[in-house]
Amino acid sequence: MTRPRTARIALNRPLRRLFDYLVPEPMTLTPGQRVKVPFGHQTLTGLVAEIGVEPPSGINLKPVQSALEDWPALPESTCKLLSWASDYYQHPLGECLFTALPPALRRGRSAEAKADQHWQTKDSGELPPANAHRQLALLTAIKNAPGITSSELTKAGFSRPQIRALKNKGLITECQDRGRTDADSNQNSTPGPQLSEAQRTAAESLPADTGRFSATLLYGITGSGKTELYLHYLKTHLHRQDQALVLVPEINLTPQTLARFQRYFGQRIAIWHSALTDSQRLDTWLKIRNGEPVILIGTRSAVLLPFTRLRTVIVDEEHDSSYKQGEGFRYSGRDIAVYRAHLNHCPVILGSATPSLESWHNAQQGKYRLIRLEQRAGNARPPSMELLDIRSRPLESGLSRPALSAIAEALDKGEQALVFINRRGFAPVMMCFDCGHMEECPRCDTRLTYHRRDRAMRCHHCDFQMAASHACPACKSDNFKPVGQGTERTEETLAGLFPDTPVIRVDRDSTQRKGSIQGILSQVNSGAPCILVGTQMLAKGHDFPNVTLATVVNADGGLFSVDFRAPEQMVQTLLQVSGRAGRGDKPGKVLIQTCHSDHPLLQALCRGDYPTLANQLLAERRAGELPPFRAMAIFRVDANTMQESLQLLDSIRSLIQGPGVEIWGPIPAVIARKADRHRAQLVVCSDSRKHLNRLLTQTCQQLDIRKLPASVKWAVDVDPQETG
Ligand SMILES: Nc1ncnc2c1ncn2[C@@H]1O[C@H](COP(=O)(O)OP(=O)(O)OP(=O)(O)O)[C@@H](O)[C@H]1O
Ligand SMILES: [Zn+2]
Repeated sequence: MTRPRTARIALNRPLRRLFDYLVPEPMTLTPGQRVKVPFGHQTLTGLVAEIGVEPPSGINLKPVQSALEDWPALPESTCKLLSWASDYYQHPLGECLFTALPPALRRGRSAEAKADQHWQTKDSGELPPANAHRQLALLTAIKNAPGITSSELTKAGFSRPQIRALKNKGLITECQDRGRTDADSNQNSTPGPQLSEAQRTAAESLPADTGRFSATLLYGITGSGKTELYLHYLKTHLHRQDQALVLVPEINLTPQTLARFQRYFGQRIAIWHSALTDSQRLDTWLKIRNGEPVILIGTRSAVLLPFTRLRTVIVDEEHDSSYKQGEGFRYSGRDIAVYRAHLNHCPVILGSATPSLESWHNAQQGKYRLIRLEQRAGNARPPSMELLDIRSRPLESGLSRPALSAIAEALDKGEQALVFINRRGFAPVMMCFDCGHMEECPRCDTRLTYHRRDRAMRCHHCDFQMAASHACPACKSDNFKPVGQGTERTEETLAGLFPDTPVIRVDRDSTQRKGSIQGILSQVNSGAPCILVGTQMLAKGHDFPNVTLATVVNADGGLFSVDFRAPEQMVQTLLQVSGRAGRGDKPGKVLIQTCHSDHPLLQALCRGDYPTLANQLLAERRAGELPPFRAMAIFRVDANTMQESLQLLDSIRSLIQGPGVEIWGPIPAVIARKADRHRAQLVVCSDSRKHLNRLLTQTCQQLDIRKLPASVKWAVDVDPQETG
């Protein structure tokens, strides 16, 4: 008797298991293929994980209903990558695999119908009969507009079967875009500037062999021309048929960078980020899956896409915390990029002016090759940096006299000034100066932020908001006032002090509307004097040649935080902010306001010497036995009561306890109540990543078979970025 043909299917469900089905004759399946399967009373889209497995005996397997394509949506290397990631991050394989599909394909849509194909005519094939008017009209339409898309044609009244008929007759063929074919897709590129001597030396040290794995950390100070180097690298080493991936933290914030890539590579550039429409995503996904020679510029999740000819991976601003997904499948895009390059036998280049301590450590250990680029490109020089101690100085909305006169001076010279403040809104607290009452979020253990523009009190941790009141809600006194600084308040103060200069606020609130960031950036790029006031958003990769002054309103946030990564993040942010000053021909200046001007970290920061800082911070991590010297994971639980959360963590603790691990907690999270959920955590550390991984796998399996109340939610976060 022949063995029944079976397949093990992954479903997009938070379940740490796969499901076995019969494969009916004459269906044949390969791993990575999309199928429809019955599941309970539903029909679900699944992905074939394995075939020919021995099904458990005594169980009546249901048959696979149908295959959605006859080719695997996920090629082998992508499946391998995701099953590695599933194991490493302890996230269910099904959900991991499905993140590599565009939303339309996750829902079981057809991979072909929705793809926007471009068409051109061929001078061959059998002409439609003279009475096939529609087909003839279609043929003319395509002849007149080579590169026209299927959706444009259907909008014009033609049908997809008509298009298919012409294709089958060999009268039309698919092309890349607007009549462009592979051959000329690279032609409309313009050369960039000549590489500087320092850039050339760096370029020569980059891996020349794109057919072999290597990991390089490109430490290049701000404005050193790393982007130019990536462009040069791809131009020199990427073959015409190759695919490349360039990961960036946020695409919308740096349209200039994207424009530079497009100027160099024209049609070869494709983009990937969360704001694309479903059909744009499907379109790009198909290009990648079909092995078209794209250079994909994308955010975090781009690293999971089904590349088939990947030959170079670049991770720009590799230190950026947005590479780590904070919920669900909590992966690090940067770390997966390195593993992906390893699987695909190609180089990965991690670039930053402020590398993560993990990458810096790997470079120190010789795991990554280190390339240093320590001169600014063009005529630019590194900015001068100065600490301004603001203890017992009079402040105007947080800004000291010397800072204000430096701003005035820059504007007088026709230059631009930037003011960094890491809080949006008007003020972080509303307080009654009679009774001391402070307005708190009813759902979180936090204070409400006052947003003056729309007279609202908002919680920055949940979606709670209410109208701001003029009087204290507790004692009715009208001595109820905003305390502390946010971007809105600083904007308002500066607008009052410099009435003739535009003050431009850049934060999540001011850039919410689509396209508003583009408007802001083009105003700054016009070069006319202005003051930019903003949050982290201002620190990210912008190239504003006329900004000569950067002022940091308060640098002290990261000095005394409970999160062990806070000092690293503070140093990175401050150096990145500083890096926006003096990128053009004029010298730049940075003023950092602090109450701790004698703090060694801030003093080292002022010397602008990141390698020394990184080494110091690493020494502290080593002494504290913290990552990257040990592997770390955090179990996070939230429930309706703190007691439930702590109870579950206690039992996780007893599951995982044993030799080779150190456990801290359980303890309530820094914000113990968020959106009415009570949150606590348990930190697990080990010298051996393998050992930790094994323990986590066992623990997760045990937790899965427990009957937990539905209101108690747990998750494990491997290599956590936030530990508060
Ligand atoms: N060889 C060169 N000659 C002249 N100008 C250059 C050269 N290389 C780069 N530049 C210019 O220098 C500026 C900074 O370059 P780029 O944005 O690539 O720096 P970066 O290292 O990526 O900066 P950051 O890390 O601060 O974002 C840009 O305006 C770029 O056009
Ligand atoms: Zn809240």
